[in-house]
Amino acid sequence: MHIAITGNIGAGKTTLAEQLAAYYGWEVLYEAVEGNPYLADFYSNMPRWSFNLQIYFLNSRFLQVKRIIDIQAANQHQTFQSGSGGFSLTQSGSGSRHTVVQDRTIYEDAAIFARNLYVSGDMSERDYNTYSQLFANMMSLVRPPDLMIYLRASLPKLREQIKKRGRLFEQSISNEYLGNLNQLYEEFITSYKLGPLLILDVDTLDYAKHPTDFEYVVEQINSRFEGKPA
Ligand SMILES: Nc1ncnc2c1ncn2[C@@H]1O[C@H](COP(=O)(O)OP(=O)(O)OP(=O)(O)O)[C@@H](O)[C@H]1O
Repeated sequence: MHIAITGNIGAGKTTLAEQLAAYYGWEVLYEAVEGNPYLADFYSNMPRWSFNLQIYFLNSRFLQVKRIIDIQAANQHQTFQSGSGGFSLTQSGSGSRHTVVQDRTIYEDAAIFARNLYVSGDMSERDYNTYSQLFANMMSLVRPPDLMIYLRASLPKLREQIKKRGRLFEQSISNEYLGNLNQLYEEFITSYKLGPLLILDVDTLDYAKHPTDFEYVVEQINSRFEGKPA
């Protein structure tokens, strides 16, 4: 199974992915931040580094796509062998099939980040076309997640979390950049029809601090899988 978490910079994807992984016993597929050779340069000069960074992220996300394909193939093989089929979402350890939770999806790289850079003039048309063609080729192998979880956050909330996290290179992110991304996220979610979607308002939910908020998230996730063959 493949669960994906989508949302703007600082929305809290990594935290939620880790909490869910600990609760359900899932594997987390992280975004490549540590050791990313372009990210800091990108934030100080977007036109110069936009293409390099997008290719870097696209490639790292494609590695995740391949990992997900391998896991799904292994799960299918197991289903075939056991003859029972299906999967049930239970607490850590009792589900025998492998589930991954992905911290941001390949869709967002193209539909939100690369698109925003092109529209705002920080990526040239020829670079954007090359990027889009590469993305389209990769898409033939991409399967949508079994559940997409969107973390919706207001600009002040995102700013607060970016500040709290304290990554130096992210402190220069402008409100305009964050706001444009938020608008594209809303468009992306409004038109998302590839599978089940769960929207969480992280302005009001604090699953890291309040166990009852985390319980609410778990209930919401479990309810999306009710009726699935066990
Ligand atoms: N395709 C992309 N183009 C530009 N920047 C990207 C892209 N993908 C990720 N990033 C940036 O890389 C960094 C990723 O950091 P991280 O994995 O902590 O995620 P985040 O978006 O801040 O999420 P969260 O706080 O919700 O966990 C952020 O600065 C993020 O915006």
